[in-house]
Amino acid sequence: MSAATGSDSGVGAALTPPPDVASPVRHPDAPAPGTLLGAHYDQCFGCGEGQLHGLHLEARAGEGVTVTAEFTVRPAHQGAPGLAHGGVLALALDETLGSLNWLLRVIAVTGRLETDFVRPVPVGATLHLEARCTGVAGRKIYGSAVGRIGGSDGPVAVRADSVFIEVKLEHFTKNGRPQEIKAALADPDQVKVARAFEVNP
Ligand SMILES: CCCCCCCCCC(=O)SCCNC(=O)CCNC(=O)[C@H](O)C(C)(C)COP(=O)(O)OP(=O)(O)OC[C@H]1O[C@@H](n2cnc3c(N)ncnc32)[C@H](O)[C@@H]1OP(=O)(O)O
Repeated sequence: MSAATGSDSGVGAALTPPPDVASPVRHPDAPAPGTLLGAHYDQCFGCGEGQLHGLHLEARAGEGVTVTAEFTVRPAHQGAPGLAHGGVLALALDETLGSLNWLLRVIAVTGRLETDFVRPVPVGATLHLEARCTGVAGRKIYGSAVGRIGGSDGPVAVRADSVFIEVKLEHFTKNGRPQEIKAALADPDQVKVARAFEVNP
């Protein structure tokens, strides 16, 4: 059987929310619309300030369960000469979609991310991203995101649909390296610690 149709081809779960999906509920303690969310972990390649060549993506809470984010493509992010690598663009979408979970106050990891690359994104361009949670079904959190060049009304360059799966703290303590877990838990920024590890407060 080919890899495309065999059991190793992924879980095959649809990105379309099931009919019994619930509307996402913004947590009462979610940051107010317009609030800069900051990094959830300083070594995160998507948002961490400690990653020299990371994206340093900055996400802001929006209305409801939505976020906006910006990321400027730097020379370290190239694939083709002068253009952003597709994997880096997928990362920007993943990170923005992942930020939605803080508005739900749920800890979740990406299960599936399907990306459309609509137009090339040059080095120096700023990608303006918007993500919204489209529904929650049990542990599955559905979302969609779009990235535009040059402004929030600029042409669409990338878009994605995702399913994040809610996890418990053990997902990180069992699977992650102890030294990073310990360091992250010891971060004096309690909001950051809560965001990385808090489970269903
Ligand atoms: C912490 C703060 C983060 C802030 C932002 C971060 C942004 C970046 C986010 C990431 O990039 S996270 C890193 C990339 N992702 C991973 O490393 C996840 C690796 N995969 C896993 O650890 C497990 O496969 C996973 C936890 C996702 C699921 O394993 P489980 O054993 O817990 O799931 P289970 O099999 O019990 O399935 C639970 C439900 O999820 C569904 N599901 C599981 N995997 C899925 C998948 N891959 N796609 C779609 N649906 C999936 C599954 O069908 C089922 O649906 P139902 O409840 O309806 O039966």
